[in-house]
Amino acid sequence: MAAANPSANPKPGAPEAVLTSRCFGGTQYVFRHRSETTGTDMRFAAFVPPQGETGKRPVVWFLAGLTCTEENFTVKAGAQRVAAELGLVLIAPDTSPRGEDVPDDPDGAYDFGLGAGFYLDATQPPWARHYRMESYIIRELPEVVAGAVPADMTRQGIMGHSMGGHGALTLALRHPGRFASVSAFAPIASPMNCPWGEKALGAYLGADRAAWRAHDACALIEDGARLRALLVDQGTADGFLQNQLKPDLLEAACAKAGIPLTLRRQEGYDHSYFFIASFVEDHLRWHARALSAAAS
Ligand SMILES: N[C@@H](CCC(=O)N[C@@H](CSC=O)C(=O)NCC(=O)O)C(=O)O
Repeated sequence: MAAANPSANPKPGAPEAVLTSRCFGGTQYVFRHRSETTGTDMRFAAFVPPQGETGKRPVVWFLAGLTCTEENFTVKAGAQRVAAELGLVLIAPDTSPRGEDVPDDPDGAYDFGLGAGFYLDATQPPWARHYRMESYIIRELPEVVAGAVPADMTRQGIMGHSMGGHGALTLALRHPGRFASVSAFAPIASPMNCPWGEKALGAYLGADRAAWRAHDACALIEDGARLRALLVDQGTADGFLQNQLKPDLLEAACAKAGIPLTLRRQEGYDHSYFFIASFVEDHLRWHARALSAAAS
């Protein structure tokens, strides 16, 4: 997407629209702002449906996966048509801090560092200074969003893909009452039990695996966190299914805890945004139902 006004270092809290495009009667924006939380410039995408012209609308967050920015979901998922019909604001944040002074994976690997913030606040050097994606998404960004678009922050849902599915699950479990609806596409069900997660949690949080439990959906559920309901889609032809994603672990944790999980194994679908685009309408309707029932 083209940047319309790329001036450097916007002031904290004052988002600047770098993209404004008419879309299904609403508007697709990309904003840039200075984040005090990450100490960097950050970008996020915001779709405002046509109903946003006359009042605040419920919000659905989409957290993207490894290697992504705010752009992947925005240009590949095809979510705007249904969001326009349902009157939902869509917010897609970036997946990590970025900038010259932000450390990255020493080997330049795609699964850690830039594009791989894992939606937590790192505690270990050198990551702890900038990698604070949980605080950014839970505390700072909602205020920025509320100041920029007609978003009803009393009605929020969250969904995500892969690393972002892990983010949607863990943020909802860790912040009860914040999100009235939760769903995920091919989430990393238990980062403590897969190579992507072991690498990231070990570096961001340190070697003590006890500290990892607070950022692992299955461990959070085992330790008493609850969701009212959960929708998960998982492609059966997903190349990451057995080694990284492990939806069976989530299924077992939810069954034991009595969390109503709708886990749909979608025959022949892979891990790509073609899979997400195929089922995003169902997820948006799932969120719209819950958010219309939630108090405004
Ligand atoms: N480049 C890597 C694979 C990276 C990848 O598949 N990223 C997924 C998310 S994976 C989990 O978080 C993604 O969403 N990519 C962006 C996209 O637009 O498809 C490799 O080569 O294996």
